[in-house]
Order: sequence, then C-alpha cells, then structure tokens
Amino acid sequence: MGGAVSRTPAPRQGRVSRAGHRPIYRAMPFDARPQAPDAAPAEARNRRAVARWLLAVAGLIWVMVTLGGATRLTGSGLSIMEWAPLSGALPPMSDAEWQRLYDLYRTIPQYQLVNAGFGLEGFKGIFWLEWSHRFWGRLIGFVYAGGLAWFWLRGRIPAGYKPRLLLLLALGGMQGLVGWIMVASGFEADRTAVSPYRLVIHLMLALLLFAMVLWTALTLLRPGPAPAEAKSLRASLHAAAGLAMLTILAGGFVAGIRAGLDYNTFPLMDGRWVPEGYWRLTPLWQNLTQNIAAVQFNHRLLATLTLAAALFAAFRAQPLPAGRARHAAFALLGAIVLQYALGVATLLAVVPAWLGTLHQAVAVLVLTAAILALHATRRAARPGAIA
Ligand code: HEM
Repeated sequence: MGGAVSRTPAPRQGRVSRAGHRPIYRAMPFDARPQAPDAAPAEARNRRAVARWLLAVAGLIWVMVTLGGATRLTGSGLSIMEWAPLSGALPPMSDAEWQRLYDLYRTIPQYQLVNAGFGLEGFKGIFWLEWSHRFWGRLIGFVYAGGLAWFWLRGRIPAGYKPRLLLLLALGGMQGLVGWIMVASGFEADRTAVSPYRLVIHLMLALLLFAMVLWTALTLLRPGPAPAEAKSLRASLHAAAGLAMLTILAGGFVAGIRAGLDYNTFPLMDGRWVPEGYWRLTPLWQNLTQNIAAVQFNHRLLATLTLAAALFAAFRAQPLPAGRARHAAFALLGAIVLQYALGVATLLAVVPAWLGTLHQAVAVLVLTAAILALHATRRAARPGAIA
C-alpha cells in the first residue's frame, strides 16, 4: 500500500509515505491536513523554550561578571554611594544631581587617599562603569523575573522546575544585596577598596548563579543520564572541573588583596619556587586569604594542577568515540590553556585593566566548560529529582 492516502484522521506527526519519503498529508485536501505536522509535543517545546531563555540569562550574567571585573580594575566600584534599586536606574539628569553625587563621593577615604582633586570630570569617568554594572544587574532581574512570569502564566514551565526557578530568582535578588554590602565595606574609615572576603563572596555567588542557570538549561535540553561510554571519563573530568573551581576561588583572593601587583615573574616568585614568607601570618589560616605571597602561590599551584588534570582527561578522552563527554574534555582543556596563558600574561604585565578583565571573563568560559563536562558525564537522577 505504498503511498496510499489514509481515510482515518490525519496523523499528528508527519508520517512519511514509503514511496519518495513525502509526508502523506501532501496528497490530502488542505482542510484534512494536520495543523502543525512537525510540531514536537508541547512538553518538549516548553523545555526548549525555557532552556533558551535560561541560556540568554546565563549570557547576560557572563557580561555582568566581565563588567564587574572592569569596574573593580578601574577603581570605579565605590563611585555610587547610594543603594536605590529603583530610582538609581536613571543616571544623574542635571548638573546639581552630578554635583550632589560627587560631593558624597568626596567624603570617603578612597577620594581623599587615591583620587583627591580629580574633579567632576574625573568622577564622571569612574561613575559610568559602576552605573553600567548596576544597570546590567537590573536588566538581568527584569529579563529573569519577566521571563519567569511569562512562562508561569502560560503554564509552560515543565513539571518540577518551579521551585528551582524560584530559588534562582531569590539567589539573584540576594546577589544584588551582597553587591551592595560589598560596596558599603569600601566606605569604612582608612579603606580605599572593598573587603576581599565580601568581594570573593560576591564573585562566587555570581558564578554559582551562572552555573545553576546553565545546568538547569542543559538538563532541560538533555534530560536523563549520560550514555554509558561517558562513564570512563567521569572521574578525570570531575577532578579537572573541581580543581578549576578551586582555582577560580583562589583567583578571587588574588584579585581581592591585589596580589597580582607583586611577584611579577613566572614561574619563579622572587627567584624561588615557593616564595619566602609563605607562612608569615598567624593564625596560619590567614595566609590562605591575606598573605600576598601565599595567595598568589596557591593560585598558580591550583591553576597548574587544573591544567595537568585537564590534560589527563583529554588524554583519556582521545581514543573514545565522538560524543558529548569527549567534546567536553577537549573544550575544558582548551579553555584552561587559554586562561592559564592569560593569567601569566596578566601577571607579567602587572595587571593592566583590560587584561585583568579578560582573565575574569575567560574564568567564566572555564566554568562553562567545567559545567558542560560535569553534565556530559552525569549519573541518573535520584528518584524524585527532576530530570
Ligand atoms: C585554570 C587557570 C586559571 C583560572 C581558572 C583563573 C581564574 C582566576 C579568577 C577567577 C580570578 C579572579 C578574577 C579576576 O581575574 O580578577 C583570577 C585572578 C588572577 N589570576 Fe588567575 N586563573 C588561572 C590561572 C592563572 C595563572 C596561571 C596566573 C599566573 C601565573 C594567574 C594570575 C592571576 C592574577 C594576577 C589575578 C589577579 C588579577 C586582578 O587583580 O584582577 N591566573 N584568576
């Protein structure tokens, strides 16, 4: 019966005739054709649409992290001394408003110790980056909350995802607040920069949000566990991804205490493999966060271990058939090699703003590759967990 036209109701999915592979509805009268012959089931369409929206949000977070790096590296972060989530969306509209904000800025130690006398024009120069950073944060909030409401009201959020999407909304709001608490620490007496601990918390929360948004999008697009052949790469990719995340954390402290302005040689630090004074501070744990020599050494060491682990994972992936896990192993190695080279260049050039900003942006690329690797080798979801 090749090519015969069925008289039963039109099929929902475009069935194909055996002769010539043409969909059988071509031969039907127009009215009898299915409305959307190639439409995937609604659930799959919803998963894809929500995933695309989340990927767009992840892209916006990436830009936000990059803007944050540029704001910090140009010393712009303390220029807006007010926390006004709604009214602050508009920049100053009059000379009087500019003067008011400048006068406020002139009361803090950073102005007196670093920027004294740089004038209203100098102030405007540092104002715009901080304003753009905050504006972008509002944009992310708008796109996320607006998208969530849109999908929710249309009943298009896939089953089980509502609590997670609400959690991401709460974390995003918290990130705005943490950002302000961080900025406020820079106004304290004798301070010309923000607290390194608060800076690291702000950076890590941004990256956690990014990772969760990306992971959720990937899970929507590819539910279910990784194929069996990915299993042999799981341990080595997990090690490389875990080390990459530790290196990122350590990098936050390098940035926080400006440890990149010292020991600008590589691979040796002041002519030694392990710098003198590694354990200078007591209690000893303080060396991990406050001792320039130790903080920079730890970042280099972790970066090198990450590179070695990524090389090992790629080596193990090489003989495997092409697949997501294999691609992820090579992508992770590529991102880490690039970031390692950028880190060395940033250090040797004594942290120019553009290179430091690039190093911060590419850290998000490393994280993206790490998340892809973890997702490509994930186990079956626990019973009751969403897939
Ligand atoms: C896996 C490789 C690496 C990762 C994932 C990584 C990640 C990071 C991150 C997240 C930061 C904080 C954000 C920022 O850039 O300000 C940072 C800062 C920094 N990293 Fe790395 N890094 C890596 C390798 C290296 C290497 C090999 C060096 C040099 C030997 C290096 C030198 C620096 C310096 C100097 C800073 C401070 C930059 C600043 O003050 O803005 N990094 N890194």
